[in-house]
Amino acid sequence: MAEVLRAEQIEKYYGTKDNLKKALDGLSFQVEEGEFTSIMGASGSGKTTLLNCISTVDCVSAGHIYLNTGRQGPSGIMDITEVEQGAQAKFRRENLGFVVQDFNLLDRLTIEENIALPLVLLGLPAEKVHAKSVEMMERLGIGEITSRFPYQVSGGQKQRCACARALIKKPRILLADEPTGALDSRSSWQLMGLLGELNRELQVTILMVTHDSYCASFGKRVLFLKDGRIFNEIVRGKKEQQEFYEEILQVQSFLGGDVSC
Ligand SMILES: Nc1ncnc2c1ncn2[C@@H]1O[C@H](COP(=O)(O)OP(=O)(O)OP(=O)(O)O)[C@@H](O)[C@H]1O
Repeated sequence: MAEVLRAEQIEKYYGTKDNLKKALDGLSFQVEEGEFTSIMGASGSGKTTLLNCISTVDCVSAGHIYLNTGRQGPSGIMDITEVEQGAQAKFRRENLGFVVQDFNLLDRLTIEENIALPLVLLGLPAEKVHAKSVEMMERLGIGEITSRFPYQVSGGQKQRCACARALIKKPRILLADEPTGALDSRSSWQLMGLLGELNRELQVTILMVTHDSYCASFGKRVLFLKDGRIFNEIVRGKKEQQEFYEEILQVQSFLGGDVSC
């Protein structure tokens, strides 16, 4: 398997000299193509900071994060920490997909228009945009609600729309930050089932921050953060989901903090 993402000794400090907070403390890990990795840890352990550094929303204080863009030539492996400020939006558009807790859909656009937006921004012709959007909406089970507006659909459908929008341009990695945070339990399990399916069937590489152990058990690996470091890492391997879930709970009991079950 090819490596998609590699973080090497990343550090992140906030604040000033007299009041310095180390949010990431020499963190290193890699994500292989087709992996579904969850990041867990108590509040303040550095999960959001890590995702922000990967997505160029924030910058590291030290260390490097490499992304294998899948392209040939000099832009094949990019050091995310060195993408110039003016080039960050383009970098994100071309390489990353995002799913966040509050969906981030545009209220004035229909479900189909929201999903099509990344392709429109990439300048694809209208017929191609439509065909790809329809295919993606069918795949994600929202083919019936294409012409509705976000306020006319359920939370679960909104999050499916956000997933479709994130995946339509085939990002190298899907970054999900608490994707089930605003959903009820049933919609959460449905969304996680969908992400698991997309990972298995379309080999979508997923890096997801979650507080929820059961959500994490849908993935293949969990990294546990504590005080900005990797405290533990467990892999599902051939285990049943229930067994993996119990293993996650067990690690959490060592971690303490406010990680929910
Ligand atoms: N902009 C900032 N300025 C100062 N300190 C910050 C800033 N952002 C985060 N921190 C601190 O860095 C540490 C890591 O925060 P981070 O938000 O990454 O944790 P988290 O694991 O995502 O927490 P949560 O689960 O509550 O979202 C915390 O101690 C936090 O207070």
